[in-house]
Amino acid sequence: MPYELEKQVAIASVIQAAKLCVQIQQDRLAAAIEKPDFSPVTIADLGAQAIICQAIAAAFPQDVVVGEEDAKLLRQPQMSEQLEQITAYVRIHVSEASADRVLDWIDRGNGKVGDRFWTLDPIDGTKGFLRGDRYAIALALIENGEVKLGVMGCPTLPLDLNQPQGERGVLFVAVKGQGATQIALKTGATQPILGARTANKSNFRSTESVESRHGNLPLQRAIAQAVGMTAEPLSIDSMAKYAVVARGEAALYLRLPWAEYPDYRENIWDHAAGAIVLEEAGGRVSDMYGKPLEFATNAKMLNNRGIIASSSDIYDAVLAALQEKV
Ligand SMILES: Nc1ncnc2c1ncn2[C@@H]1O[C@H](COP(=O)(O)O)[C@@H](O)[C@H]1OP(=O)(O)O
Ligand SMILES: [Mg+2]
Ligand SMILES: [Mg+2]
Ligand SMILES: [Mg+2]
Repeated sequence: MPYELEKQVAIASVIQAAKLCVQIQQDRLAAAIEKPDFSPVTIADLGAQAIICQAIAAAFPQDVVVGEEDAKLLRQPQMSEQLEQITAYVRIHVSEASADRVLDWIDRGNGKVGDRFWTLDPIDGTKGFLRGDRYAIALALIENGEVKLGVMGCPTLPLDLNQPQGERGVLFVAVKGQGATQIALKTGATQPILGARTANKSNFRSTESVESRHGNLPLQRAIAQAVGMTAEPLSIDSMAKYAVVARGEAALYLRLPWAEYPDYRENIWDHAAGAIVLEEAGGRVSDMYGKPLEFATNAKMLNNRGIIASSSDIYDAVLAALQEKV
């Protein structure tokens, strides 16, 4: 099967990164470090990026990674304690880890988009991670402008949202043309997911960010209502929203920009893995004007605004409702 080795490397490294995040959370070391743009990062984000970049470098030495994080902050002397902590957690999974190597692995994620590259969000939804809620470790392979493989680890997401107290910890895997699957992190139990072809009565609701600054919630809700959704939206952090639509637990994920931030552009690592999981599960993804998402032009999706991700059967109605309001 095409992309088999890439898939195995991606799955193995995302599982290791997920374990690192869970461990850091259990050890109560998940604390926010402020980045220059005032957004939070933690030792888990940095450790997860180190593990995944190391695995890609070992298996595919030529491959470029376009990742969210870099090691600039961590190279400063006042961060030596955090660097030591990260190195110790990474060493649990990669025996040859040292502080210098960890810094270099993290900085392997500073590549530029090209004909073939990976894009990585080591923790998508860092604010959710800090709250003890949902987050995702998201890795995708892009070739010739197309997402070929997406792996998304969601350590705190229930296997089934209808059983919120049930087993948690899921990995979503999709390969172009080969479908999407869900793997239970605890047992390895695997099942195909195809829940995004048609909406139904029980999932006729939208899913949205917990953080109200991350999307124009009033406009998103107005569109959901315009297509007939009356149920309360499901609030979930991170790209897990794509997975929830893919599983058929919600039918719509809108991410619409605030008019106050006309220059805001989405990052490719926040969408590539989620988009292929949803499409391979039968769903549709585009920007708010119906344009395909551009993953290979730049790390920021300069030519796209907003996101529509939905079950296939309601996509046209959502797009039409949006064009009426914007
Ligand atoms: N001001 C912002 N507007 C939109 N998205 C943001 C903003 N700040 C951070 N994000 C990113 O939004 C995503 C989380 O969105 P949500 O709230 O829907 O879970 C993350 O990718 C987060 O980055 P990060 O990867 O650093 O967590
Ligand atoms: Mg971030
Ligand atoms: Mg993100
Ligand atoms: Mg992130």
